[in-house]
Amino acid sequence: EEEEEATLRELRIFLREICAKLARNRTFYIFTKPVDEEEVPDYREIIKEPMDLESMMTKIDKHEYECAQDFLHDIDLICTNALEYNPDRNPEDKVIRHRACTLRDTAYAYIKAEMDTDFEEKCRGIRDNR
Ligand SMILES: CC(=O)c1nc(NC(=O)[C@H]2CNCCN2)sc1-c1cc(O)cc(O)c1
Repeated sequence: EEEEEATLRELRIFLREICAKLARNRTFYIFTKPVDEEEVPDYREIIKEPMDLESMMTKIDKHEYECAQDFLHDIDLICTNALEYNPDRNPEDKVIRHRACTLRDTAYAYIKAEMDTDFEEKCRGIRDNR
């Protein structure tokens, strides 16, 4: 009903701020856009569910997140994709794995610091009853 729509509207505004702040951080530059198939031809043979911050911003606008937990699930996906595509001990893979873990930890920290737990519970209630 209308109160639920107001709650989800507030959630989308909050998630856009978090997503924009992550995308502004140069450390996360390689996670801001979909991996380019021309640049990285084998990527989609290895990674079956690509995800990136620009795609997440689009998902917010398409009302595809009903709580912060759903948003963090896609952050986890960006991270696990990077860990799977960069498993080796060479320095380049290690740097990308470190950035992926930093993205995940930073996103969780922003949500925990700026999101009221009662508000997230209200969003979960809306999601679970739909
Ligand atoms: C996001 C990601 O997971 C990613 N991983 C890479 N790994 C490598 O290049 C490793 C793979 N192992 C052997 C040594 N090279 S490049 C890359 C990437 C970088 C960009 O600037 C844009 C982009 O879309 C993707």
